[in-house]
Amino acid sequence: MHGEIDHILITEEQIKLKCQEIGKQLSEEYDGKFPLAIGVLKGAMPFLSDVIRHTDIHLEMDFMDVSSYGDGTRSTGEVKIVKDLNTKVEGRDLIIVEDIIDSGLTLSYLVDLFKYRKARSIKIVTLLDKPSGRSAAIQADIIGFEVPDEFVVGYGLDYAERYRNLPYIGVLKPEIYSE
Ligand SMILES: O=P(O)(O)OC[C@H]1O[C@H](OP(=O)(O)OP(=O)(O)O)[C@H](O)[C@@H]1O
Ligand code: HPA
Repeated sequence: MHGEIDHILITEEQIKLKCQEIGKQLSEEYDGKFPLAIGVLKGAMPFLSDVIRHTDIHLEMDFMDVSSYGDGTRSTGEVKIVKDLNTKVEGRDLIIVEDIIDSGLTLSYLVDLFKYRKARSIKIVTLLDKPSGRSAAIQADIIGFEVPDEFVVGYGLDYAERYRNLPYIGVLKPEIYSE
């Protein structure tokens, strides 16, 4: 699998340090509160699990599974809820945890949904931001790293469901994307 990577953009060590930093920041911002951290499956799973272990606050966790990329490298434009939350968000302070904001369609859909469901506050935390891909006006409150206009994989991010288990963020060799 590692042989299919063209180059690494963000190393395992850089991710580890960033998770510590973000966990500390969330602990300060939510001190004395009981936020609901929402992991957006499947991609955000490793990031959420690493960040929360660097927090020192009480928080609740839930997951929403949404999908819009299928097996390709471009958003279909249609955000499908594969699994909804089990928790009511009305009156809650939400921390939406994402692996990447690219077109912004997934997050703008979720933010609208959670506003409609009367969340008290909504904070967006994303490991990666790809501003060049944006078609919906959405911005994260906390961003780990900005990435260039390339389809990235690893640490939760997939291409056709593969590579989520890489410990770093990288770009595949061009021949893999076209296979
Ligand atoms: O800003 P956008 O263009 O909407 O892209 C971001 C979303 O795309 C990916 O999810 P995907 O739909 O591929 O599902 P997955 O997390 O299960 O891979 C990623 O995990 C984000 O949720
Ligand atoms: O660059 C990306 N890689 C993997 N999944 C994604 N979903 C949106 N953008 C990306």
